[in-house]
Amino acid sequence: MSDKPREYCGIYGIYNHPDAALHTYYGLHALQHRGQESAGIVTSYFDDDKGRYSMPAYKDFGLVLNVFSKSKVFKKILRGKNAIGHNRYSTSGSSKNPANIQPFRVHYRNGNLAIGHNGNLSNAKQIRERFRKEGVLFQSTSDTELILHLISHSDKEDQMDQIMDALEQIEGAYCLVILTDDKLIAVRDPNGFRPLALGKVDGAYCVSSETCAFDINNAEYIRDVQPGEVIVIDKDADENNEPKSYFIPPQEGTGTSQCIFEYVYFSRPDSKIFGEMVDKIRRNLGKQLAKEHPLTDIVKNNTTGKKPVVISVPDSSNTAALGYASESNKLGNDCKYDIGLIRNHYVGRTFISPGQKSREQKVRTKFNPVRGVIEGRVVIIVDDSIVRGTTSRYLVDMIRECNPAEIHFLVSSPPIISPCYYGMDFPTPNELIANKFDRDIEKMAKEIGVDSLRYLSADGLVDAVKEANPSGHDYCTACFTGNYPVPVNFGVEKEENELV
Ligand SMILES: O=P(O)(O)OC[C@H]1O[C@H](OP(=O)(O)OP(=O)(O)O)[C@H](O)[C@@H]1O
Ligand SMILES: NC(=O)CC[C@H](N)C(=O)O
Ligand code: SF4
Ligand SMILES: [Mg+2]
Repeated sequence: MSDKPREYCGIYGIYNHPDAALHTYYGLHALQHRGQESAGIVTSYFDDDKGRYSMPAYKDFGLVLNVFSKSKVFKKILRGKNAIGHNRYSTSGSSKNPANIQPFRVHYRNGNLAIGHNGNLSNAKQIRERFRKEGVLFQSTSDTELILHLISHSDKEDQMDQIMDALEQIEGAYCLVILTDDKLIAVRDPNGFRPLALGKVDGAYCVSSETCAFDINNAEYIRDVQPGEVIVIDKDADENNEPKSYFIPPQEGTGTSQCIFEYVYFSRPDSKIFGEMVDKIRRNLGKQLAKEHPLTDIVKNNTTGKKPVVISVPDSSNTAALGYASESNKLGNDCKYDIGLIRNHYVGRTFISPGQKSREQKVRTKFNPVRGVIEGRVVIIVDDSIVRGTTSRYLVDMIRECNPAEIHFLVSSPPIISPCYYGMDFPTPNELIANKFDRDIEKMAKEIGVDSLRYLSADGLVDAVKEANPSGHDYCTACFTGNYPVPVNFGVEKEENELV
């Protein structure tokens, strides 16, 4: 497993729109935070000159802006009214292997087929082994490819039957966009681990990991794809103004387990996922933090003559910090919310840097403290999560140089103690700071260099999320609690199938 936590991928799809590829490009642009390793778009259309369906693809390593820097790609290559796109953050198969860049595109007995996947299959090892024995020649080292083999190996004749057949054999986390010659199919696994929403723009249906990709395209959010739902968008859907829905039967004994970490860190605050705005949930996490760890418990003897200053670690904890400050003031614990760290926007998410050295470098280049906000004050830093502790350690060093009176660190989620097998590539358990110090908060505070460190409780996290989003669905909290809602293959290595 790699040394840094990786986020989930971002997927987008659109059917029957004259600017399908361009819409997908903008969608991927809005979803860039979900994956920064590689990006790709596949389109489909009937080529009148050739008298057959065409399915062009364009993909490469890098950010969306760089991969699609030439406008002629849209005019000359990515033609057609249907498109799917993918931003990758590898969890299965090396990030450096070009064969793993999605969407995947193949040709089989029912025509052309392309797929974009967000998530991680927990039974990939078993499926790969089965196909290995059958003599399949693998094109990539990623779990996603296995879904294509399951479809093409199905003994069903009808393409939708083949797809349902394949979906019933995979386990774990998967949101999919599947493009055939005449359909766009959106899939969300029965546990609903990852978010997926259905929208409409200029009369064309679109799907996206997060609604921020609808906003950039001026698309209207219709609803979430339900856990276990398979939505088929085709000519019939356009004519009937209603796509057809199928459902994948849930695994026995499992309910829904939406990824709570999407709300904590991963998704954009301006997105609606799992039926609620991320911003609203994060504010509530900050409020819960203020109830669990009131300022009066943290700051015992403030001799500075000034209110404690609450600062966020931009960007992902901005709203949680706001929630903490406003609830504290409401509870009568005076504090001031301020911008104490300035972020360089040309440095991406540090979670998604490939190696530890480059992460440290990124933290230094990413943030600069605002001396006037910090000097002589009691500083309360609010961040959404601590994984290895790289960000917090370097930040605290930088903040200390501005001579604050005290530094306290609050985290709007519990300590991360277990790896994720559902689409987030965390470091190995012994690299997680909580495990390194046997979950001893005082030792961790010392390592980070703060006067105190406090985390939100696991119950508090779930309660605060459910209070802000009373949808009735449950959440996965495995990385915080070690309770895995779907059985996993412990010890599977991300790069175990690589050739070199
Ligand atoms: O303990 P660590 O291993 O350093 O990881 C934790 C940090 O990484 C994340 O931010 P990131 O920079 O990835 O994204 P952001 O800019 O969206 O906050 C998270 O919000 C923490 O700040
Ligand atoms: N983060 C993800 O959703 C990754 C999708 C897929 N498992 C891959 O590694 O390419
Ligand atoms: S283990 Fe954590 S990151 Fe993975 S799906 Fe569960 S809550 Fe999300
Ligand atoms: Mg952060």
